[in-house]
Amino acid sequence: MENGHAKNRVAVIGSGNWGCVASRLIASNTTKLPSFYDEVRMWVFEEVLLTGNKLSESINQVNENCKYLPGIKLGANVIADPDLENAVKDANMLVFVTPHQFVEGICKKLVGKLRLGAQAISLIKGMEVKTEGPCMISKLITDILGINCCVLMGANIASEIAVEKFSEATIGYKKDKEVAIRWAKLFTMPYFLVSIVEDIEGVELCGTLKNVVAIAAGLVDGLDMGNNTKAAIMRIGLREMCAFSKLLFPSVRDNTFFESCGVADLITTCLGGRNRRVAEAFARNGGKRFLV
Ligand SMILES: NC(=O)c1ccc[n+]([C@@H]2O[C@H](COP(=O)([O-])OP(=O)(O)OC[C@H]3O[C@@H](n4cnc5c(N)ncnc54)[C@H](O)[C@@H]3O)[C@@H](O)[C@H]2O)c1
Ligand SMILES: O=P(O)(O)OC[C@H](O)CO
Repeated sequence: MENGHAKNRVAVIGSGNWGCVASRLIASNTTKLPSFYDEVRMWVFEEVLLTGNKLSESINQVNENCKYLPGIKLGANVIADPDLENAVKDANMLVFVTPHQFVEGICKKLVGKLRLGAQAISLIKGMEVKTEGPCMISKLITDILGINCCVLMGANIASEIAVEKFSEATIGYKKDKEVAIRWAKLFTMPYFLVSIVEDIEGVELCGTLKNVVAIAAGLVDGLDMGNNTKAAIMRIGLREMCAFSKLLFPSVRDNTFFESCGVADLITTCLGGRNRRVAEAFARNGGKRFLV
């Protein structure tokens, strides 16, 4: 117990490129912060590797995810767990970091299985588009599981943070500032600075919509249209991100677009993100599909 509060226990749902880097950041902090248990359970979508070994067993043997983040030690207190219910059952802080299309199914499996008072944060950049209209991932998590969900977005190419190159991130929250501060403590490192903003929709929409602009930037690269055109795509794209976000949620704040989640994430993704790379390859391949 610290200050009359029970200690926090963290589980990470997802173990891809960003999931592993996020687990590494968190695990480094839980060993230093007395209000957290050291252990970080990381749920792994089980896969059989070419060697015939299971991915989760391999992670626990070598403390590395040889498929999604090779060459980076995660921290001895990161425990890979292929059993979703077991991974989350004791945790009161849940970090969602899977590709967006799997979240709904994962949440449905977790109904009635979470600790009372559990809190969530989503690192997922994307949205569900339903017949009724778009649904933000944090809302999906809240609606299905009945828990509060913050978001963390930013100029965060995972492979760079894995080797501790400096970057910033933005946490978006709704009303509960104390919880947002607790999340910020869990993620902040000297090379990873986190700010908090009371504009959850604005932060999450920035993380989602910049991917569309990055695809356009990749097409510009693939067609060798030059840097001026790419800069124009980024400028017009940012303006459209802002207008579209406000159309969906009039409460979205202009200032949010000047945080890491806004203009900085737009720039890094248009320069070095996977969305940009795929679009460039598509254009260079004459607009035909290709195998990756
Ligand atoms: N990689 C980055 O640099 C980065 C940075 C910021 C945000 N993000 C966001 O983080 C989220 C997760 O991306 P990532 O880079 O960690 O993943 P990734 O693209 O590296 O890997 C995909 C993950 O999905 C899992 N998976 C495959 N099939 C599945 C299924 N049926 N059910 C559940 N999981 C399944 C795989 O096991 C793997 O862990 C995405 O929303 C992405 O936009 C990524
Ligand atoms: O590689 P991308 O295009 O998924 O972008 C990665 C991150 O979102 C950059 O912040």
